[in-house]
Amino acid sequence: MERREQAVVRVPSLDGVTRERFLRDVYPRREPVVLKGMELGPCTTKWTVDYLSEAAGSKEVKIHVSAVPQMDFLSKNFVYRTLPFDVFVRRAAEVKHEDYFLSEDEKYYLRSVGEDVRKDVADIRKQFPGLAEDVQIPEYFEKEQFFSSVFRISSAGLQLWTHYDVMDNFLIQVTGRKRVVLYSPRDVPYLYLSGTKSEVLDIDNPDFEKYPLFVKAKRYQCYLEAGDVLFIPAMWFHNVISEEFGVALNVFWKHLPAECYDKSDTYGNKDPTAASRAIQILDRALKTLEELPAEYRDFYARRMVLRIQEKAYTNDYG
Ligand SMILES: O=C(O)CCC(=O)C(=O)O
Ligand SMILES: [Fe+2]
Repeated sequence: MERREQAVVRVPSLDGVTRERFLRDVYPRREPVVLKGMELGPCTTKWTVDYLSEAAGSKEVKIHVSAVPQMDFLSKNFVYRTLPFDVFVRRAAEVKHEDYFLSEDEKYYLRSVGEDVRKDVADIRKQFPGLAEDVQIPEYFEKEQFFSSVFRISSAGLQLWTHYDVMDNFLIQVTGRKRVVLYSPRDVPYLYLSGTKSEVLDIDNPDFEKYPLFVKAKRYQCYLEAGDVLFIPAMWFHNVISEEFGVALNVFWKHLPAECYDKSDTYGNKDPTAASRAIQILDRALKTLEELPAEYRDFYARRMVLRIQEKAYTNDYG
């Protein structure tokens, strides 16, 4: 398969950005930025494997376990298992395991959740109070905007599929290095979505026969080092490879007024309620078009697309 060139854009890095500067110059642009030199508290030096195991103890956590580095939500090549936190951290930090579920070099991924997954959002202050004390979350948004704080702990090599979340996000890389590739919400026509996830799993060597439009997606890329914070605006797609065992913490906050979001969303990935309602109405419209023969359905469908483009597309999000 011939390799086609894809545009790569480096995500800009800014050093020592204050709250004022972030809110004035970065936040309104709605583009990803790596924030360096942020004050994150003692976590960046304290969070060794031994310390984490000791501090969080044997609290049970539900994890993804994958025999291969690239997790695939389509073929479901990973399983969910439960382990005590300290055992999980030790396993995630080692390459070969004596005890394992699938294979001796299986990979692990933790995305922490609330006490009751269906009702509570993840909040490390509640689930990991001992560790939460070590982190100073950059408070670059109002307290009322806070949605959740989520632990992301990953084995070396593990790749998380491309997806979007509906909240604004600070991905705080506490330890370990990772590569993050991002795509703009505007490139959604080229990403072959299934829900909030892209079906193009192998973004470095994509199957262009199957996904011909993927070549048009503009690839934004950065490497996060320990201590870096990546601002991921709502709806920006991201794909993450942990190059080393690493501990990250991400903070989701509401960009829109609170009433715009789905109250039952605990993961930060349910579309705003107005968007879900609009999609439902569109599905009804499509059902209605089925009353017409193909030639007519095609004509009116094209007119509807034009109308959507004319009425709802924006040239500038400003
Ligand atoms: O860094 C990771 O493990 C994934 C980050 C992510 O998906 C997020 O912060 O929303
Ligand atoms: Fe995410």
